[in-house]
Amino acid sequence: MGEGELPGLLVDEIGGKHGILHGHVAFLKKHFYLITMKEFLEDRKRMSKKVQAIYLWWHKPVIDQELLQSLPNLKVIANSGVGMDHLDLKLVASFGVKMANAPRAVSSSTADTGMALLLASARRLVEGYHIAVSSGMEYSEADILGVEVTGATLGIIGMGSIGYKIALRAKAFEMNILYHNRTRRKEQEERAVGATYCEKIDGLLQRADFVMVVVSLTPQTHKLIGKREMELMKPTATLINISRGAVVDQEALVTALQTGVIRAAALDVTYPEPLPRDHTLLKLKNVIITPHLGIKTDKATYMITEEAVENILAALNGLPIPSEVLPS
Ligand SMILES: O=CC(=O)O
Repeated sequence: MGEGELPGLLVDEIGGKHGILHGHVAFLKKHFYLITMKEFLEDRKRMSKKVQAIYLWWHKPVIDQELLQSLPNLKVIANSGVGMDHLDLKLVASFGVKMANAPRAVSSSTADTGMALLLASARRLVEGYHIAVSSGMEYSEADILGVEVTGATLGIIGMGSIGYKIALRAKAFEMNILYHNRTRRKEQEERAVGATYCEKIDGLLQRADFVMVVVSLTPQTHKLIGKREMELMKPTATLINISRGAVVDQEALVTALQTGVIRAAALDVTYPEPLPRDHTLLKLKNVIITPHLGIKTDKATYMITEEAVENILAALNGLPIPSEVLPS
């Protein structure tokens, strides 16, 4: 089936830095007539009527008023991840367009990224790699002493599906687990991972050896971890951020890392992404930075596309959308 019979799905591009993956194209084409942004712009008049859905891959294409106005048949926008902070939900909803994200597909891979950062920072893997490749294994032992993970306390801020999977992993590493969440988990869920609820973030910050930030970015969580919060943390503690850069006050973080307020940070997210080459965070020895690896495994990215297709088809058929996101 081709252009005439299948609903039009607008994507930014195929391949390239931010385009949908080549390996997903055949699957998408089973259900949709794929239209790239380039094709759309080249033949805007004809294409704008065809587009019934948009698949956002890494926040692209940018959804603004002008684009929404030009798509009279648009019914749904599916996002290739869980965070929706790049989308003006109210604006999209005002056009009668539904929205969906992909929470099921991303939780395991993102939890793995969090644990990988925790372990890498605790055991100084990146510094160790540089020692191994640069000085022929000559180093003083003091240069590579890490901190023990077993028996340490992990404080998880945000206990949704990703936070919970981090707790499962941390339990296997024999960590003590504290968590803070807007709503408390059920008692049997807490017991299953051995997690203790902290009603206030402050108590968690004061007690944790590792603090992992897993909340969505909203006006309420913007710079949730600032100077005050870092000063509450132990000087031996490590901050790990796998949510969004802006949940942590980056300027305060630089100072905290430079002055020994906290031991280290491991960041999969920053603002902006990527950081400018001369940014201080890139020069500090006690920081690990990865380029928003979060969900990026072959399996998770494919599952995201499957989840997106499921959501889009439900919306186009007037059925309940499994991972619908409503404007708050
Ligand atoms: O950043 C990743 C996501 O939003 O799922």
